[in-house]
Amino acid sequence: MKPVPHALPATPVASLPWRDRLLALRHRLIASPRFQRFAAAFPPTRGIARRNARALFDLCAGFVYAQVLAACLRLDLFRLLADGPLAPEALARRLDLPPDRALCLLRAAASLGLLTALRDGRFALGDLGAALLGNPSVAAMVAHHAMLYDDLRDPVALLRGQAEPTRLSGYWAYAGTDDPAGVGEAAVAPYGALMGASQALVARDILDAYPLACHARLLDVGGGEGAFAVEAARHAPALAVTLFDLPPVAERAARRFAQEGLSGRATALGGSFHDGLPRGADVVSLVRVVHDHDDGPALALLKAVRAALPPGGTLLLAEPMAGTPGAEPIGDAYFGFYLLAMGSGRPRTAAELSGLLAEAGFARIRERPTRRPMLVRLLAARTPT
Ligand SMILES: CC(C)=CCC/C(C)=C/CC/C(C)=C/C=C/C(C)=C/C=C/C=C(C)/C=C/C=C(C)/C=C/C=C(C)/C=C/CC(C)(C)O
Ligand SMILES: C[S@@+](CC[C@H](N)C(=O)[O-])C[C@H]1O[C@@H](n2cnc3c(N)ncnc32)[C@H](O)[C@@H]1O
Repeated sequence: MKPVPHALPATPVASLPWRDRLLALRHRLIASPRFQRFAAAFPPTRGIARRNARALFDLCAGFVYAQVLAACLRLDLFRLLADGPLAPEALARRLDLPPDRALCLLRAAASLGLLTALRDGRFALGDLGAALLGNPSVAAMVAHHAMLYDDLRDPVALLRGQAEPTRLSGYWAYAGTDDPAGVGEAAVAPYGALMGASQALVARDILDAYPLACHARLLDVGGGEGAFAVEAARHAPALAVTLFDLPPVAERAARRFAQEGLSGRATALGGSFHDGLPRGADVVSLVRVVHDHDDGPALALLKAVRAALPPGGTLLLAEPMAGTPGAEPIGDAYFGFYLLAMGSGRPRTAAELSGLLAEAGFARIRERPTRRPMLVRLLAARTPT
């Protein structure tokens, strides 16, 4: 491994524009070990210095925290504690771990807010562990991160495009092929189940932000196994729903519609949106679809949606976005690197997506605020009348 350079940059500050000069001076000060020691002891700066040191440590250790969570979920620890606190010895037996190792996990989980260490030595759920009990799809997400860990082992190789083929490009079969329409049943089953489970996290938030009752027919493009379509049909009892996805995914959605007793109102069509989209809907949804695609195919998809809609028709574009205030690392770091590992697409800001929508011929592009913008944001746009 190459040694990490630690000398400060030698560019003379005086040669920089004044804003850059101020920034350079600030950064030289912060980078100085003498200043760091001083700031950590000086009462007015001590708090900032400690917060920065902690933030930096958390960045170094984030992968360990994530693995503590992965271990808790794999061992089903939160469900074990759902009925009340337990002593570490009892937990060690139920987790099938040596007592000292169990205690290591319990203390780690408590330090992260997943559990609470009680004064009498027992452990209870923490607020974060309790919240996870109500979001079982997060466990599936964390489990599938094993692939992302492998793909991120050498992040620079990934950035340089030297790490292919990645595990995620194999997992998301449509991302790793030039012929998505030819993707088979076995290839779509794993991601279909994962998306189906996690769609519950976002479907209600989208429908609360944009109730569909004023529309007659929804076309959910790239709708997966139909979780959003089912929720939309329940939400708006007069709405007819068509789901469009790759043929084996659409077959799985059709089975889901039948199970839900929706076969009369919801249909699933198989095909690739690169070959055009069915007409007849007055509203089209793209839920967690556009960010999967590079700019060229994403623009082509939006143009295909525009062509499929009548004048005055509505497009709903819903996905996590880059630059979301308060959730910047989720869009820019997590989804940025996730999609890099997947080998296709990128997270876009609301402004970038609005630009693509305008280029595809949409008008009246507006954001509809959602309840949890870190998970999904929503842009609504209209075809010109
Ligand atoms: C009760 C008293 C007295 C006080 C309570 C105090 C209080 C208000 C506490 C709050 C409790 C509460 C309501 C908590 C709620 C927590 C929630 C809703 C947490 C939700 C967490 C969601 C998570 C962690 C979601 C993770 C999602 C992930 C990792 C998604 C990954 C998505 C991927 C990989 C998508 C891939 C698709 C592709 C390929 C990019 O297209
Ligand atoms: C990330 S998933 C999102 C699924 C669902 N909308 C959700 O939010 O859970 C992307 C979906 O787009 C579908 N898809 C990808 N390429 C496609 C194509 N060329 N034609 C039709 N569907 C496609 C995938 O099969 C998958 O179901």
